[in-house]
Amino acid sequence: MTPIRSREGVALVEDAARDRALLAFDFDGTLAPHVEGRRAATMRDSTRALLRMAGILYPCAVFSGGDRADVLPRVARVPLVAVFGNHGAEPEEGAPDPRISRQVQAWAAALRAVLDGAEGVDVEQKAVGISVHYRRTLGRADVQRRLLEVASSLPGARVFGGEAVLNLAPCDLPTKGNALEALAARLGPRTVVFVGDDADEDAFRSCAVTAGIRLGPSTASAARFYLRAQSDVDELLRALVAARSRAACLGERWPQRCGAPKNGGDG
Ligand SMILES: O=P(O)(O)OC[C@H]1O[C@H](O[C@H]2O[C@H](CO)[C@@H](O)[C@H](O)[C@H]2O)[C@H](O)[C@@H](O)[C@@H]1O
Repeated sequence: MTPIRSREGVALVEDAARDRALLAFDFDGTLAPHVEGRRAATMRDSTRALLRMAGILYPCAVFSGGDRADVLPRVARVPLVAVFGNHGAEPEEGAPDPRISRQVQAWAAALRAVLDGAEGVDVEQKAVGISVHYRRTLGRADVQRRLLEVASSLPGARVFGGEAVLNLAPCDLPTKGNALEALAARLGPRTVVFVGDDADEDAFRSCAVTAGIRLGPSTASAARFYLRAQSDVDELLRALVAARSRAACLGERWPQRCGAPKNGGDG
């Protein structure tokens, strides 16, 4: 994996700025720093301002693991071409299939039963999936083992982890990678940049993605680049915005507005 602050990383940003590029972002842990109480997750003001500028200059989309209804107010007033919830599994419009809702209900009951009141564990039941957060529990390893054992036996569940979280999604519904492919097929970008974290390998592996940028390096990741820390997402956004502004200046759309006029005229 290559740091985004490298010659190749700079070249990726410059290429994306000159191309028909789609920028796609994971939300929790990527655009917004992780916080203990999941309801408090929010972007820094600087990230929001930069994402707004990026959304004006490029088609941008957000792929959240949470409910779409939960993430929408968190990205309010950011011009986005699409917002996906539940790791790509939630439909962009309309209510989820009631059979899925019943299945999720049954999974939640099975998981709560095995947890048996374990302190600090939060079972987040979502529109089309579940996230069990165990960041605040003392016996993390034991909770993780018990959860994984039950979750893997649940019918129809795709089980995947993140940092101190176990996620369940219906296995026949789209993943972030599938949702990204469908969006790319709709918009026809030539370059797709996906910025995500350790729970986003299916998106990094997607055939739609030209370059994945992961939060933190990992030898097991399909992402080509990495950011050192969540706070570096601002620097990446700033570079994308600056490169696009330069590319627009140098291109055909606004040539007369760029730089000092060579002949001393008023351009
Ligand atoms: O795909 P993402 O947008 O990264 O969503 C992954 C999960 O994010 C949320 O949980 C995580 O973020 C919380 C806020 O920082 C944090 O408290 C929790 O420990 C993290 O696991 C969200 O609540 C889940 O529904 C998402 O699946």
